[in-house]
Amino acid sequence: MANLELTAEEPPCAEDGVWLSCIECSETFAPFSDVRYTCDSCDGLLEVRYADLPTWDDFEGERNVWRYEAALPVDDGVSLPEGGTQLHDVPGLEAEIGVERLRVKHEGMNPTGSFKDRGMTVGTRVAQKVGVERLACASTGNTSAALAAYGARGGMETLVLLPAGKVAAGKVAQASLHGARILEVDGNFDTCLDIVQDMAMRGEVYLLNSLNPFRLEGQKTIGLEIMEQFRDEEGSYPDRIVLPVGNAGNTAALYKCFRELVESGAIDESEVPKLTGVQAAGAAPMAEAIEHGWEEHQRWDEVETRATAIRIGNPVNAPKALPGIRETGGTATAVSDEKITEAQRDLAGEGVGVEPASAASIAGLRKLRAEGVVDDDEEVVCLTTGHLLKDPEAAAEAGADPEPVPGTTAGVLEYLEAN
Ligand SMILES: Cc1ncc(COP(=O)(O)O)c(C=O)c1O
Ligand SMILES: N[C@@H](CCOP(=O)(O)O)C(=O)O
Repeated sequence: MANLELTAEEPPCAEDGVWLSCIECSETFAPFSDVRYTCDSCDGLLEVRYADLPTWDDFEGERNVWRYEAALPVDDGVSLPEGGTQLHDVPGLEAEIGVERLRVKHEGMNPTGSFKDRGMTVGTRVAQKVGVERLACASTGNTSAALAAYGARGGMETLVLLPAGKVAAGKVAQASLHGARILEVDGNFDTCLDIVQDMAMRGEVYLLNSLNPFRLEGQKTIGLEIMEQFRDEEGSYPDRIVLPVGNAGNTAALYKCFRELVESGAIDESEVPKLTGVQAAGAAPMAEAIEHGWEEHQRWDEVETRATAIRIGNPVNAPKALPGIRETGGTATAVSDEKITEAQRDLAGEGVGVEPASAASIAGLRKLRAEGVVDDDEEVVCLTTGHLLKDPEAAAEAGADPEPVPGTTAGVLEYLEAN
């Protein structure tokens, strides 16, 4: 089992009170004087650790990622800016699903339309700090769009590896226009990640997938925002956060956020929301591991879902995310593409436009509430991770078809009368 205990003496390798620690063997590393993504000794995942953890009074300024600079490894970022996303009320869904309170944190409102921007603002700054020139990622689309935009903003070269034919049009267009070099790989996302990880280990590129522990620090701010928004508005915290899971970076980042808040005394252990992951049924290794009580997930070589953003069979952050789900008392489940589309329509019906993967959170909550896993007295936040326009084809399929009418007022009125 991974060692996710935060209390440790500051090691001699720390720089400005920041260091990297292996979650498996606890070996520590200097954060910025060398480039590494995993532990030299055991290949375990790395986490950023701090000598001082901030509490609520340490956060200041506008509500965006950099309000939480005291909880981040660098003082500023390559910024567009990002974060400060809306927490929507969705009264129709709240009543229909039957929970005490349901709010939707819409991460699709970030500059490139997904939560990845929160990680990239930190990750690209660290890349500049360690002095690398070429940024790269494997992607189901959103990471590539964010990497391309933040690379462009930071004046850096970007390279993205995409599974050929499996990335939504809006995301490819973003990566292309922001100037990334796009390589379409004959294989799925997991193959792309294997390749780009190998290239990064050879020093060819700087990897900005969520294997990069600095990127996840930026994504931690989703949790900080939710907790602070609830604290300010309600004087309490949500019981549960439901989120779509692909490579499991967000689940890992949220868990780290909560552990740090507990460690700093900002919240009590009993106030940590239950982390609840939702996967598409055709790509559900995390849900499978939780369902069977396995300590580790098993890689799925064949994956398929209309929610292409989460078409992932080997979530690299599972060693961080599975303990997060278990330790917070949460769970994970899988939902069909039909249920995802239904939830996408329902959210759109309340004015919240999301891409298919994002709607998995609502579909998962609906399923877990119907099964009695989620109680009717719970206050729940569903994370919607990407904007509707990311995947215009899926949106058009989920919505109603346009109706051809004659080009006159009389003709339009006549048509409306008859239909
Ligand atoms: C829109 C969207 N939602 C959810 C996810 C899953 O997030 P994670 O990989 O952090 O689990 C991704 C990417 O993986 C995504 O692009
Ligand atoms: N959905 C992701 C998949 C890659 O995840 P990452 O968080 O490891 O970059 C994407 O948008 O590419």
